[in-house]
Amino acid sequence: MSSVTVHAPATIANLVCGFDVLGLALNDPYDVMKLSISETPGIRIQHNDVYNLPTIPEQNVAGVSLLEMMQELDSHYGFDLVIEKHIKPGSGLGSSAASAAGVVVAANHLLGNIFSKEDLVRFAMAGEKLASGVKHADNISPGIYGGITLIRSIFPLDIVSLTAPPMYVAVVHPQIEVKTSDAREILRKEVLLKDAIKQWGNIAGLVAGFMKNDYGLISRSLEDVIIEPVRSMLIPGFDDVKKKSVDAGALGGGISGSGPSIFMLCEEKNTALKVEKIMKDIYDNTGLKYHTYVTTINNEGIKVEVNNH
Ligand SMILES: Nc1ncnc2c1ncn2[C@@H]1O[C@H](COP(=O)(O)OP(=O)(O)OP(=O)(O)O)[C@@H](O)[C@H]1O
Ligand SMILES: N[C@@H](CCO)C(=O)O
Repeated sequence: MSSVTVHAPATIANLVCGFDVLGLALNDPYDVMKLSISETPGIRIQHNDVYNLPTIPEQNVAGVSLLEMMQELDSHYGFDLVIEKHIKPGSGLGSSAASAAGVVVAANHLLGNIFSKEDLVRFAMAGEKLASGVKHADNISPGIYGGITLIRSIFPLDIVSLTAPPMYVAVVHPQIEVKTSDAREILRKEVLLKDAIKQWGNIAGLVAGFMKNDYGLISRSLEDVIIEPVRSMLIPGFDDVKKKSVDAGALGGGISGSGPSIFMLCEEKNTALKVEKIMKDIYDNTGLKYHTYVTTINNEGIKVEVNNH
């Protein structure tokens, strides 16, 4: 039986102004998944973690993504999957996307890389639909392509890999659960033209800032006038973290995905460490449990290791 082990990274969707269209992959944390291919048909899932997630394939985002891929295979293979989750579900750090993207990358490897990266995103979006009610690719794509990606369109898929200057990312994950489906439900369905103009100026500015290695432009563009004012109300300490981090020299930041995690981009490691301290001080005062990370952008994406038996 052949098997591979993948490291599926956490991802930050939206990158403040780019709701559903921008995302980046992180070096830490990541899930570890072992996938084996066998001649016994069906998908068998085991979770070696504390999150009590469903193991029935149709109820697990990894199972659903793999089933989507299997519909396009002629042969009737079976798969055994063991998931060791380190990215807490409902964290805003792309926990569901790590499972959805990780499993299709692993399966593709075992099948001889017959599918393109774009195909893999298409399969993994079925997992995101299960988790959040809609197909979105802003967490999945950076996992599969690595680095920072722009989803110009979902139907049809048009994914653009962006380059960016080196940056450090400070993240705080307050231990409250915000389900993506709930965080989408509370959003207004219509946008004022004046807000839309500000928002698309910022998205264009952020993409240009990444591509031109222009930290000043990145910093000025990290502003969200549409989603953040609504969702930030679900996150205790949000305004304080953001203001004090920017005062300490962070380029800017905001809600990671649909929250509750908050991230800050920094040019220097020292600044990211200062921001982490600010995050800790603020959450120590709230009495909430939390976890922090200081990490960098993962340009490689999901890492595949072949297991030798
Ligand atoms: N393998 C899996 N990994 C993670 N979540 C799963 C998995 N299978 C099913 N789920 C369900 O998906 C939901 C978690 O997805 P959700 O999108 O809310 O969180 P997230 O991925 O951490 O957040 P975000 O997408 O904002 O970064 C939970 O309801 C969880 O039970
Ligand atoms: N773009 C999605 C990401 C969720 O992980 C949202 O913000 O709802």
